[in-house]
Amino acid sequence: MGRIGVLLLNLGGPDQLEDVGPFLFNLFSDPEIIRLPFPWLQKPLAWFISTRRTKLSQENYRQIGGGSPLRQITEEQAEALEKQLRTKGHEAKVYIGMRYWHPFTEEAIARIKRDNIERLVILPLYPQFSISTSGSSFRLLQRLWQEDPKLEKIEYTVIPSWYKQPSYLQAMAQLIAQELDKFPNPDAVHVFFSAHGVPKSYVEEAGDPYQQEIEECTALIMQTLDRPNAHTLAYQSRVGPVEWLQPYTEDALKELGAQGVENIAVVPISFVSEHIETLQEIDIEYREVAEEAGIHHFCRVPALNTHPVFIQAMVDLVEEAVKNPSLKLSQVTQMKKKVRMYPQERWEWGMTTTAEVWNGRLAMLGFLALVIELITGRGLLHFVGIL
Ligand SMILES: C=CC1=C(C)c2cc3[nH]c(cc4nc(cc5[nH]c(cc1n2)c(C)c5CCC(=O)O)C(CCC(=O)O)=C4C)c(C)c3C=C
Ligand SMILES: [Fe+2]
Repeated sequence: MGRIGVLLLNLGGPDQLEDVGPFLFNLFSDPEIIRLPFPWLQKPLAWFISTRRTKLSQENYRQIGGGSPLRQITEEQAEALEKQLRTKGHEAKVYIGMRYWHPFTEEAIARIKRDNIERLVILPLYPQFSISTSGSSFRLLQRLWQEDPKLEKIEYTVIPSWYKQPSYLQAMAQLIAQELDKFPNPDAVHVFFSAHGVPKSYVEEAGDPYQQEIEECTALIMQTLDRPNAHTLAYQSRVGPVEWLQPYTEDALKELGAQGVENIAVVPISFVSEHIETLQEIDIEYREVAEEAGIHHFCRVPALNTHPVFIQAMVDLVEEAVKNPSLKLSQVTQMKKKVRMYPQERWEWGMTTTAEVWNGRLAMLGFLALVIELITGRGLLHFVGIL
């Protein structure tokens, strides 16, 4: 097959408490995370929100040892994948590109260029696609490709999402079964899938396929598990005042407690590594909520990390992508239904998102001019000195 580069995309997390502020600033500076009508507002708002959130977030990271384990685990996954690909006879090199913290995606691309990689598989470590995760990383890569003609030489292919991959489903089912079997009556345990949420508008207005992929993935895992357990899907980690996908994990736990459920196994479903939302939010916060609601036996299914069947899933994905290298970065978002990424500033003619945004902006300016004229009795041209 020749020499293959594999670029693993991930979100990144602060390595130590001092990193929390700048990490949050990077995250909230991303228009795929906070979608604003005015791009010039992005950085000031990112500064404002990250400054306000830093203390709370630092406290959460303090509870899990003072930093995110994401870098370490992703490095172990990369190492295991590279080793497994080499064992299978591929001359492979695996790179890590984080979106909001070290090692940044830009650093990974610089290393890929330096190593003269000619064939690259881009594999996000998110099984399901969301505008806010894989979509954001693809958007960044697309920009890097546009800015650097040397990257054109790399023959790359993108794996947009892979939640149906059989070895992935198998690995998830194995981990769940292992936890269920620790209970005296495994079939009576409620399997509780907790996915990271996104604002509802992402799905309903921007066409993010995330919710549909999460629902389908949950059904496929239950099918692979092939046990009679009841199950629930809910969404966690809501940030800010807008409505996110429902039901919220906290409410769903309370509801189950009220129904008399006493044993549950919580399955983190939208991410493949332990991180703050498994170690702090589920293991500490939701465990407390569950106990208060009368769910006395609460266990959490571990994240996949370097589970050998999961590493095999990644090997299969890479081999498949190398055999059928067709998907380009620009095709990915269009392929995923009619996903609307955050509008870019490059003008496109026709009934495009860019046109819609500019129509909206001009309409708002027109309306503002009208209000000023109604209040002052003078038009805008007067104020700019033309009349
Ligand atoms: C599939 C996984 C994830 C989705 C979807 C997602 C969307 C999303 N997240 C925020 C806000 C925050 N996310 C934060 C950390 C964080 N998020 C994910 C995964 C998804 N996010 C990961 C893996 C991590 C890093 C965890 C770590 O161990 O460091 C944070 C920072 C932590 C905190 O302060 O709570 C924020 C904030 C939004 C707004 C969003 C969708 C729009
Ligand atoms: Fe997040």
